Amino acid sequence: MFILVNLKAYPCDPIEVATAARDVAEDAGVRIAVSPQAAHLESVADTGVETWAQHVSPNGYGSFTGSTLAEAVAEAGAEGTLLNHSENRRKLADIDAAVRAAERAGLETCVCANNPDQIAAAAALQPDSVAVEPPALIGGDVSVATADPDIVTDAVAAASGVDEDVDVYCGAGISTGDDVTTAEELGASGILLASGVAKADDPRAALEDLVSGL
Ligand SMILES: O=C[C@H](O)COP(=O)(O)O
Repeated sequence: MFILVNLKAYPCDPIEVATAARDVAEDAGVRIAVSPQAAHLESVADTGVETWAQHVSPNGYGSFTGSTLAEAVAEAGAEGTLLNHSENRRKLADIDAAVRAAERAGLETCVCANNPDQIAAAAALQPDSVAVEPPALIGGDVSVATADPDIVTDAVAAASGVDEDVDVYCGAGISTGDDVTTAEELGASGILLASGVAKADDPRAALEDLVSGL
């Protein structure tokens, strides 16, 4: 299982989370990545943890003020990027172009989607992975794997019906090792989570719990 920790715009210490994630990944032998604010990519990557951007723009080099250039993200040390997160929705054409921009920059891609139908559309763009997240459960206390297990199994089926090479992650409300193993049993190959770590009093302990059943 891949654990991708999105720090969103939470007021946590990105370096504290990054160093904890690096250490827990090494100790447990589990792949863990941290996705900080764009301004923190380089300092997070310098800790040695696998680092992801929260978004990249569809454009390449040029007159695109305010964009988040995939090449710049890669130069800062990111190895992958989220796209179309529920809190940063984009048009299909722009998601497609952003996947291509990320590929050109050598970034791994994960396209987020609300439901299995959108997962199928996202998989058709041939990212490395897709992540299903029901918006109503994001930031809550109940894991998607418990509250809506069918959305995970249906997303796995939808993605494999389009492209078997696209990995399927799930997210929303995941905070414990039990949540992670339940998601794995439902067919997810990764977890996208945020508040369970970014808002935890002890991010290291939260990460240790998340990987405890793997
Ligand atoms: O990117 C992460 C997801 O939106 C899930 O957030 P959450 O773990 O706070 O529910």
